Amino acid sequence: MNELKILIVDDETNIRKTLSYCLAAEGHTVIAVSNPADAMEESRLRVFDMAFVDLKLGEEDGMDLIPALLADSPWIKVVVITAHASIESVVDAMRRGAADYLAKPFTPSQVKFLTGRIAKVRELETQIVALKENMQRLGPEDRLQSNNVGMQRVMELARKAAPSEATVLLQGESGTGKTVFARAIHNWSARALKPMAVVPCPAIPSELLESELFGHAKGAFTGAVRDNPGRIAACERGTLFLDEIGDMPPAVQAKLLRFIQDKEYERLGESVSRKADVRIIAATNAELKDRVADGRFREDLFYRLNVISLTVPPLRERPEDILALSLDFLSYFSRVNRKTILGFTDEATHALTQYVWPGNVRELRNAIERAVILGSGDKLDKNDLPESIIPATSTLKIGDAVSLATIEELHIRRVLATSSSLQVAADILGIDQATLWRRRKTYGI
Ligand SMILES: Nc1ncnc2c1ncn2[C@@H]1O[C@H](COP(=O)(O)OP(=O)(O)OP(=O)(O)O)[C@@H](O)[C@H]1O
Repeated sequence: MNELKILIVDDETNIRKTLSYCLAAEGHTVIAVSNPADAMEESRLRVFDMAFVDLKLGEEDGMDLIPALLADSPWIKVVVITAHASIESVVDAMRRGAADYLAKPFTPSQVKFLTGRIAKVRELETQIVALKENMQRLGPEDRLQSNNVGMQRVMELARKAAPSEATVLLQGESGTGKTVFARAIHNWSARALKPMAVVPCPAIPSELLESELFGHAKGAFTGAVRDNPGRIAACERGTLFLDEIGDMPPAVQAKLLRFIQDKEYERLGESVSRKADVRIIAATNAELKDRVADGRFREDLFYRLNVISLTVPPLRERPEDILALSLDFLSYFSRVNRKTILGFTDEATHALTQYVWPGNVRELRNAIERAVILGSGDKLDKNDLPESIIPATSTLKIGDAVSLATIEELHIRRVLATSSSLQVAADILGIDQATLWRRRKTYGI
C-alpha cells in the first residue's frame, strides 16, 4: 500500500499514542500534536497527505483547523475524530472540507480501513496528475535507443544515475531531448509513481518564477488572492525538472541553492521554513560555465546542480538515429492523420540524412508531421519536406509575397544551420538567447 505522511491532532495523549502506533505499524510516517497552533506549524514544515483532527481540542475547536489545513495544503485529506459522532458536527466538518470521520472509541481495523481508502484516493490523484501531464504531451513514444555510441553512453549514464537521489544537470542544444531524458530518469527512479513537474524557466516571467516554484501566501503581492503551495510542494516525493535553468533570475537561484542544500524553503510572503522531499533535475542549452564566468549564474549553485552531468549530443552528431526517429514519427503521425504512408523515397531519405538539423529532434519531428499532413503518395517524397531543410532548392527571396514570419523563420533556420553555437547565432541575429529560444519554440526549430 501507498505510504502516507499523517498528522494527528488530539489533546488526549492516549489517542495520540494509540493512533500513532496503529498507523506506524502500517508503514505510515506519523507526527502527533495536541493543539491547532502546533498542527499549523507542522503543516508548514512538512507535506502531509492526511490529518486526523479531534473536534474537541481542550478549550479549542478542531472544526476551524479543517479549512486552515486545506488552505495550506489543498490535497490534504482531513478525517475528524468525534466522541459522539453527532450528525450535525459530522455534516459541518464535511462542509468545511473534511474527507471522513472516525467515531470514538475506534478499533485498529477501522483506522486501517479508513487510511487504506484514503491512500487509494491519494494514489489515484497522483496518477491523474501524471496522466494529465502525459496527455499534454501526447505524441510518439520516446525512442530510448540509439545506434550512436556517444548517445548510448549518455543513456547508460542516465540509467545509472536514475535510482540515486543525485541532482542531474542535462546539457545539450535545444530540441535534443533533454526533457525526454529528464522524464526517463524520473521513470527509472523510485519516485516514478509520484509527480514530475516541468518548469520552463524562460517561459515564466521572472517576477512570477519564485512564487511558481516555492508558492506564496495570500496577499504576498498584488494578485495573490489565495494561498498557492507552489510546484515544489505539489511534487512532494517526486521530481522537479527545471528547464533552461541558465535563465533563472539571481534571487530565485539563491533560494533554489538553499532548497538543494537544506531541503528547506519559504513561500513568498511568509517567514516560516517548510521542508519538501523533491529531486531536482535541471537542463540548460547555454554553457552554464560561461554564465558562471560572467557572473550571471551562481558558482555554488552550478556545483550543486552539476553532481551528475549528462550532455545530450545534437542530432547532427548522431546521424545514425535520423532514420529510425523519422520512421517512428512517420508511423505515429500517419496513424493520427489516418493515412497509410509506408516510408520515404530515396531522395527524401537522402535529404533527411544530409540536413544538419539545427533544431535537432524537435525540428525533425515537426518536419515529418508536416510532411505526413501535406504528402499524398504512399511514400513521403523530398518535395513533401519543408523547403528550409533543402536550402539549395529554396527560391524564397526578400521582397517575395510572403509574410514577415516566413522570412524570419527561414532566416533563423539558415543562421542556426551555419552557426557553431546558439550564442553565435543569437549574436548574428542581434537578439539575446532568451529571444532566440522563444522564436525557436514558435517555429519548432
Ligand atoms: N529520443 C527521442 N525519441 C522521440 N522523440 C524525441 C526524442 N528526443 C526528443 N524527442 C522529441 O523532440 C522534441 C524536443 O525534445 P525535448 O523537449 O526533450 O528537447 P529539449 O532538449 O528539452 O529542448 P529545449 O531545450 O528546447 O527544452 C519533443 O517533441 C520530443 O518528444
